[in-house]
Amino acid sequence: MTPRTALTIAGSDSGGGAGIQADLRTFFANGVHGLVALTAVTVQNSLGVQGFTEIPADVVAAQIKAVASDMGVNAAKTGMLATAEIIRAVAKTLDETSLDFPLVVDPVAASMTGHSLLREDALEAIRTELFPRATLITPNLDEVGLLTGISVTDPESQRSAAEALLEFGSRWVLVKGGHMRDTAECVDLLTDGREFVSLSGPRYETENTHGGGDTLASAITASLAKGASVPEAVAAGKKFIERSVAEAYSLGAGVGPVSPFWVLNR
Ligand SMILES: Nc1ncnc2c1ncn2[C@@H]1O[C@H](COP(=O)(O)OP(=O)(O)O)[C@@H](O)[C@H]1O
Ligand SMILES: Cc1ncc(COP(=O)(O)OP(=O)(O)O)c(N)n1
Repeated sequence: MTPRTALTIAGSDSGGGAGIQADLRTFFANGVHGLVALTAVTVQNSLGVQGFTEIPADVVAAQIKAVASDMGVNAAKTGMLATAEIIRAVAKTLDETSLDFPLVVDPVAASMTGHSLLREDALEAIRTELFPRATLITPNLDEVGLLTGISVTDPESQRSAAEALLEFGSRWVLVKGGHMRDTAECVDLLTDGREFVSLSGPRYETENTHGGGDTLASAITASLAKGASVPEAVAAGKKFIERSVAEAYSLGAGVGPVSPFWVLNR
């Protein structure tokens, strides 16, 4: 049987923990066929990002058109988009394909080691060009701060931030709580402005969370590709990332990746 398809528009991580590498293995683990529009090649390992080169915007657009016109896209996600020019090209191409698929926008601004993954002005372009086209956006707390100026420290400020982010035009917002490190639970807040869903799970004692945001957004995208509603897809994504953090492993001298390998034994 032909599986459903999910498209990732994102950068490559030479260390294999985040970016398209995380997206493709998560799509595979969730039973969907992964399609790729590569935006940048990063040079990175467990210690951080040493640099990146972006792919020309017209080549990013051509990759999207090639797969959308021939194979069809059931859902898509964006990760590292590198430049405002690429972001504008992605937005224009998504409009031109006129396919009605759910779009998850993970507004990746920097690696967890603090290295910027966006050129100047690109985060603003994500906000204006992609958020209004997004079914769901999935910022972490650093990205929430950059986008809204709100410092999330508790459930009240998490809710205020989610409401502020909705003003940027996406249908749903998921404010991830992984960075609220002094809480015993990891609580992500999902809302469309009417419904507020707190997704809570254990906080595992590990430094190895590289690729966590990509893995969560990809698992959600895979479920959307299979026809789940946004609340169903986010609940399934949260279960997937929880297990992947629980089984994260050390690799290299720095931060290791979350692990999707548990799916092989389920
Ligand atoms: N130590 C942890 N234990 C369990 N879940 C975690 C842990 N750290 C992060 N998560 C979960 O992983 C996902 C990504 O979280 P977060 O760290 O907030 O984003 P990002 O990886 O984009 O910086 C969220 O669902 C969050 O709740
Ligand atoms: C190529 C590439 N894309 C994205 C990231 C960031 O990964 P993410 O899962 O958001 O978060 P961290 O693992 O950096 O917390 C990356 N490093 N490289």
